[in-house]
Amino acid sequence: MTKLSVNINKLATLRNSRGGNVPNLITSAQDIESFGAQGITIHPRPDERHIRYQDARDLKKVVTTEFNIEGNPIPNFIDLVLEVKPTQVTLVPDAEDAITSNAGWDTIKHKDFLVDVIKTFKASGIRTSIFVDPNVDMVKGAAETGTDRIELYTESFAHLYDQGKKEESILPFIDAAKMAHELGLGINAGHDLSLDNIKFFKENIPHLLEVSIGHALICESIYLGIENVVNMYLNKLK
Ligand SMILES: CC(=O)[C@@H](O)[C@H](O)COP(=O)(O)O
Ligand SMILES: NCC(=O)COP(=O)(O)O
Repeated sequence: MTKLSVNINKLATLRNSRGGNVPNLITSAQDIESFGAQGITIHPRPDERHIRYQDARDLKKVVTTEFNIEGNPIPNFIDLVLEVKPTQVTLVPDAEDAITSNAGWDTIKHKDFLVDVIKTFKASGIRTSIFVDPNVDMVKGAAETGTDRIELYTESFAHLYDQGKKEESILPFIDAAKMAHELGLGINAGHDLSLDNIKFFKENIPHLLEVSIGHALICESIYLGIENVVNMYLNKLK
């Protein structure tokens, strides 16, 4: 079974747009868990445009499933994660001004840095994951950092799948996933996964432990309702 971790960044975007506390992230996360999601993901960015650092602290008190915090390990982020102690930290090399995550780590170039950061988080009992493109060399580099898992950056898959190029979309991910498994790494995936593409991805990627889905899931929920949508994903991930 592949776990569904719901990324609630977009709920925070909506909340922040009015300055109040609607929707309430705490009750939303609790509801999403009660609908069957097996995890909650947040990605606080340095400008706190959606998730605020305080949200991470508040959510930690109520999330009873797997809590995943994603982000670029700048000093403030490292301190936050060590304080909050989520189940998992996912390291993402995102530039501050990027609209969203737009690349995986170069795990060869940044190996020494990643080794240090991974060691710090693991010493605190936090599971680690490194966001990577579907590239076997980057997967091998990730294994050398000591990380527990990788998260495959699925934007290229989603884009090609959308254009009807199914085989082209999935082949690099199959190779990357096989390599990761051979090297003993757990496999997560995320970015632009949706109700349209998730079943094909899941069926083709062996040993997929977890997907984190936010943007599409919240957009789909506008039409279909979030409880319904969470259950639609769970059915496709069986
Ligand atoms: C790591 C990743 O793939 C992102 O999808 C991310 O967590 C979403 O971030 P935004 O909501 O800021 O686009
Ligand atoms: N790690 C990916 C994530 O949390 C959600 O990405 P998206 O579904 O918002 O593109």
